[in-house]
Amino acid sequence: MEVTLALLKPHVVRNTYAMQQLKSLIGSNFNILAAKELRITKELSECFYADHKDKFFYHRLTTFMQSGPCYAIILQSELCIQKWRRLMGPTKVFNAVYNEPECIRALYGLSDTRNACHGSDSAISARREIAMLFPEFDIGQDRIGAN
Ligand SMILES: Nc1ncnc2c1ncn2[C@@H]1O[C@H](COP(=O)(O)OP(=O)(O)OP(=O)(O)O)[C@@H](O)[C@H]1O
Repeated sequence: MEVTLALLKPHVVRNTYAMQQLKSLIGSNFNILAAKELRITKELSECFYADHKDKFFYHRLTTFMQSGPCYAIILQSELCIQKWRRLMGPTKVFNAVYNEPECIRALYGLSDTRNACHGSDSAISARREIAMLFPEFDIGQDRIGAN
């Protein structure tokens, strides 16, 4: 079965109601292989979002991710990557609210940067991101699934 890295962003972690709802949604859709609250340091944030280094929102994004604890989860299910990204909805909150009002980003996103959550976009990204946030987790080849 496939695995992915889901990350709930700082403003969501501060929202007790959102956390309750999301933990319940996640628990009913995925196996949870590991979960923890963690502080994303400047170095980790810059490494995690290295692909966006040249984007206008890079500084805003990496600063926001350091603004409080995040909640990281390793999810497992069939077609996990796609399934979690579908639950998250569109990157841009305006688009999410108008086109997918039930998705996580529509419900809990505040802006394009503070869009509630993150999900790996491929098996390669999932492996890289899990290694970064869960260095203690032994991600076997068999768990990754083909992509
Ligand atoms: N136009 C934008 N303005 C501000 N922030 C943005 C913008 N586009 C993306 N971001 C931020 O950068 C993150 C990574 O952008 P990306 O394009 O990879 O989105 P995504 O694949 O939908 O989301 P993620 O990678 O976080 O799961 C987004 O989740 C969001 O926080």
